[in-house]
Amino acid sequence: MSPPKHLTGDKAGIEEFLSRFDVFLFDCDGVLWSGDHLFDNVAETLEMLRSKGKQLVFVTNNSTKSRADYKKKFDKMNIPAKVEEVFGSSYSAAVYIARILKLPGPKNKVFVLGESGVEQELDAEGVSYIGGTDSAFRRDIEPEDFTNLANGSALDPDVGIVLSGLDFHVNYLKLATAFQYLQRGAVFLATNTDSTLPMAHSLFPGAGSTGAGLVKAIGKEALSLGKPSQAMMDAVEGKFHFDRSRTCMVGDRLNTDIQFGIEGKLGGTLAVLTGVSKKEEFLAEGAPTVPMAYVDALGDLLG
Ligand SMILES: O=C(O)[C@H](O)[C@H](O)COP(=O)(O)O
Repeated sequence: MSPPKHLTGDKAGIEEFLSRFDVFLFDCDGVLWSGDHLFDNVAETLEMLRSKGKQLVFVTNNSTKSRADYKKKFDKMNIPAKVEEVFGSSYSAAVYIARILKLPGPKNKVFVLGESGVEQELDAEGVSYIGGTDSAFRRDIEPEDFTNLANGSALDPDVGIVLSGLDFHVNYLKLATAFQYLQRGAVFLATNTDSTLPMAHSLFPGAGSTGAGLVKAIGKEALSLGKPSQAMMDAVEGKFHFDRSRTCMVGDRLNTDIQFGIEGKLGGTLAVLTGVSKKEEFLAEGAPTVPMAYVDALGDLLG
């Protein structure tokens, strides 16, 4: 395998690289921004790509926001983007539940570990749910909770799915409730399983970490509907109908974004060094996941 091409400062190399693709799938956290801090020249770079006739799709594993929430964030960041260009893991999970899994009612309700983004996308797909941001779960577990969870009286008999996403309010009561549903045979899904969340130019526990206690307790992994899952790639392709050989995945995390593009047999992958992964990880001898090319920051594509 040829070593990844370092495109920063290589104007001719950038032009040649961009000419290979008609569609760019963009990761968000760690590539466009860190939290509310927009990286340099991101808006100008996206505008340059649009001016070259490239189609942009924003493929994010951050399930705390819905597509509509992301559109508001793009607007706040003065980044021209349409809500139709956003494809998040909360939307991916909701589409999977509603259109692929399609459990027969009424046992197709979802118990959510996650934030508003998941709830909004489940609502949009007409999927009923409990848990999530419901403040009734934001309390300590009490002795009677153990009794009522164990005998099932505190459980909703229509719950057939547990969906685990990045949850900023995870607690023992929510974990115990989700665990009891799983013990009773609920399907175990995750919006994504990222170990860390890039924020404020640092790292914090990600969706995979806030859901790790449940995985440990139940003794099995959830089916993830976020990157690098190819269920997500198939759903994205199904919506945007692109030619995979003329499509490039741009991301900051090797084991989600770049792996997503490679396993999806896209025409190329571009790593960006402003997020989670470091170049040493993919330049090392025998590195398992190697991008086609990389830049220090997305704005470097302006040449
Ligand atoms: O823990 C998470 O959910 C992820 O770190 C985070 O939200 C990833 O978002 P992305 O980089 O896919 O935009």
